[in-house]
Amino acid sequence: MLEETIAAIRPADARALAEARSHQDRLTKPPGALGVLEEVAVRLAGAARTSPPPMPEPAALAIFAADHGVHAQGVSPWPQEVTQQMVANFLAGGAVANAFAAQVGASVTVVDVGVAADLPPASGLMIKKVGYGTADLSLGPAMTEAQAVQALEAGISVARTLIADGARCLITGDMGIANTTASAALIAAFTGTDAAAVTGRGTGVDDSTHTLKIAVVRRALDANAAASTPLSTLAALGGFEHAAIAGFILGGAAARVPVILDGVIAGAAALAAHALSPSVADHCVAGHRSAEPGHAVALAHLGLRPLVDLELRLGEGTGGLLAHPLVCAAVRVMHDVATFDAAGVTEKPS
Ligand SMILES: Cc1cc2ncn([C@H]3O[C@H](COP(=O)(O)O)[C@@H](O)[C@H]3O)c2cc1C
Ligand SMILES: O=C(O)c1cccnc1
Repeated sequence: MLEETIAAIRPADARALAEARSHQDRLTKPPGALGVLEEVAVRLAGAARTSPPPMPEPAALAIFAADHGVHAQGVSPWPQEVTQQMVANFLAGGAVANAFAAQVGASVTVVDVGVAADLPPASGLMIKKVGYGTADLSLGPAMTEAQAVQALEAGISVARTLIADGARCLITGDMGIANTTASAALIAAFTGTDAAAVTGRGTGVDDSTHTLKIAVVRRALDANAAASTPLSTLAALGGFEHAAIAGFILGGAAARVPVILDGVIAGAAALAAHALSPSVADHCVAGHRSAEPGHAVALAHLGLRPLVDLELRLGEGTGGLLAHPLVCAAVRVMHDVATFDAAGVTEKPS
């Protein structure tokens, strides 16, 4: 399934990009007046291979949940059980992601790819467990390559299911206590950046824990220095949710359904997806830039410009959800706004 998905991903279509750019310039506004929104609409046209691109709605958020062996190193102030407790909260509709999803009209699906407990079946929960938490990445590989493939394929199958159910925009979400440590390790490895520059405070660690966290990321990079392929790097340093989110992004791109990326966890996962299939970036929109320092590094490597910066540092898909109305507005311009010709508005003399 992974190989077939990667084979189906195509880079942006040059003709659709050119058509979308010239359409933007014929609309009743000064050329470029919609700034970054024009780039978003053009980008989605290239990815969809048609201009104007289809409206990116309805949107579906998938929150991939998993636990992390590296939690044992003391990198997060929160107990590991918070992962499963937050899954219950998502399913009950009580998290910030639920409030934002309701605000923008997105569906919410929670996917257990590796929570360290057996979760009771519930509506809105998909169980695609690869393990009960990863191994400690500061001591060796977090998972085997076979587990990484299983998690990637779990993400692909969630993308396929949501698209088959009608989603025309996918939004990434995550839940996993200690996953900002794995994110920092992935970003350092995939971008060749020093651990100190990409390791942040996650849920809000103090100075001494932040220093420890940087040392743990360094140890993880040393312990896994043998990982040299995209898959082995993802397996060595990632969490099950990172691998599943990477698969979810690949699955959206293969189906030409745009993917709005959330924060630093999504950014780290997107680096893995991009290493497996570089064209995948043409299908992604960076919803926001989070306060985690590694996020900007990941987005720069992917060539993606974040739509908003609200200093969010939550995850769950919250930043991706908030960007969805902006992406819809950008595309709606292409569908609804009159051209100079059609509206009888005089163009600027050239
Ligand atoms: C109550 C609560 C709700 C959350 N929702 C998302 N996260 C976020 O924080 C975690 C990563 O931060 P760290 O690496 O510092 O543990 C992830 O689970 C992420 O989704 C939460 C964290 C907590 C505590
Ligand atoms: O920026 C993020 O995406 C983030 C920050 C802290 C915890 N979880 C996610």
